[in-house]
Amino acid sequence: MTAAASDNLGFIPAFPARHERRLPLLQLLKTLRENAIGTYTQDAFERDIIIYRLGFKPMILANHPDLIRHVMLDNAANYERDPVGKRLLEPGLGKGLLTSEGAEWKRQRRMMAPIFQPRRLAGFAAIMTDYSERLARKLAALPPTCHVDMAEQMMLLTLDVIARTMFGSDDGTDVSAVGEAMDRYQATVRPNIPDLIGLPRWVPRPAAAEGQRALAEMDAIINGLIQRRRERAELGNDLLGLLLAARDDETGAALDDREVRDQMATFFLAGHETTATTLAWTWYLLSHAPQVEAKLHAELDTVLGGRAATNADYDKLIYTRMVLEEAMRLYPPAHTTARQAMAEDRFGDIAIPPGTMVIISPYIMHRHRLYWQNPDAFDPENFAPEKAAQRRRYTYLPFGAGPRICIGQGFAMIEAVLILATLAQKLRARLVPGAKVAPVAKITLRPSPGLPMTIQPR
Ligand code: HEM
Repeated sequence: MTAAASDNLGFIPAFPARHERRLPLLQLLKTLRENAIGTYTQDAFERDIIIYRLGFKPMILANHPDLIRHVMLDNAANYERDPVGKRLLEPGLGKGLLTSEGAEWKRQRRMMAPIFQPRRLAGFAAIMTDYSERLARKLAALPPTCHVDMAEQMMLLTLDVIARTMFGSDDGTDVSAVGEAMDRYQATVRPNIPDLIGLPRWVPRPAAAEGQRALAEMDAIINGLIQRRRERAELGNDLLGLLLAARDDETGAALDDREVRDQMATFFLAGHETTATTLAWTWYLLSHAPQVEAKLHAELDTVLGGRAATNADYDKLIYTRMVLEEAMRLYPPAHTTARQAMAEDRFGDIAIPPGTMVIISPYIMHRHRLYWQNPDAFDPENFAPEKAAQRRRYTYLPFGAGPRICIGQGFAMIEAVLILATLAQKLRARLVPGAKVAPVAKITLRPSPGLPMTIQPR
């Protein structure tokens, strides 16, 4: 479906066609690898629980808030992160926070939590605005006819931010090379058909040679950074320093080099593309909704009045946040997550045998007919404080839920608000007329083939 405007519903941004019937297996597998959200049937957006099989795997599509709560919170101990996702990510992330389970995950989460406290995040805000100001100046100086890919710009910006927050205390090393290598590795990560249909582990899975090369490059730089930092008297206040200083409060143990490396790779992968796509979709949506944009500008003019945004402005930039939250509703960067039942379980009348995959799709939940009015329309008022307070829990899940909720949520929201505020204060971005943009679900939900825009200074 293409983007269209309607006076009654507001702007209806692009989304892939929904099928009447389930796709035949081969087409389903092909589409799953190319664009997971292009596989959905219309009834997935209308029914609350759908039970089916994919190859050898029993599956449940959980669109019921109580089932989501059951799997992600109340009985979370019985549900591990899905093995397809873990097998995809493990070659790059090792046993970091995203890919570990059980007691090992608990220990890591305990050690990481203090690093993401608001007090720490405040220290990173200056880096976020500093890089945004530089980009705003660069973009505002472009000739009005110049086409710029705002999706790529957002990716480069959040890459700079994560690199500086991670290794800011290191001068000299080209830390952006870590991000570039991670991006090249990520581009090779796609679900394997044997994994998708649940074939046993001894069935060979092809590994992308380019992905292996990119990983080796990334590891060489990260390991060098860790070694040099350990030799310094001061560990530093960036994420690397905080990771090296982290201690398990139960045992007093620190992370070893391999663990530090795995967490760094995890933060890179989990922490920049997600925020970048949130911002990219926001520019796309604003480009089609001048009234929303005018309201955003009014807030920025009142709160900031032309000065640079700081961490202290975050709580006052309420509409800025509403716009971003609505962008993540329509285009949740982490579009799908899944859990596998370890032991037999039940939800009401439904038996959940061990090995069942429970699919939880923020993309579907955020556009579900049972929980949203005009679900496909762009309307930041969905997140007006009084409306948000009435919303049923577990229907809006851009950061997940339960004990494995995104640890970087606070970081991401501060970053997205400060970047949007800084850039929107200085410029408008308009989609190039005739450009066709569609959401494509890879690791994150990206605008494809990119976001060609022109820039107007304001
Ligand atoms: C808009 C930006 C972001 C979005 C939408 C997002 C979304 C998510 C979601 C949905 C999960 C849970 C996945 C699941 O339950 O299977 C998650 C987990 C995680 N995220 Fe984020 N994330 C964002 C930014 C970040 C940032 C900035 C960082 C770090 C700097 C980060 C680090 C992580 C980590 C380490 C986990 C695993 C947590 C655990 O399993 O304990 N994320 N994220």
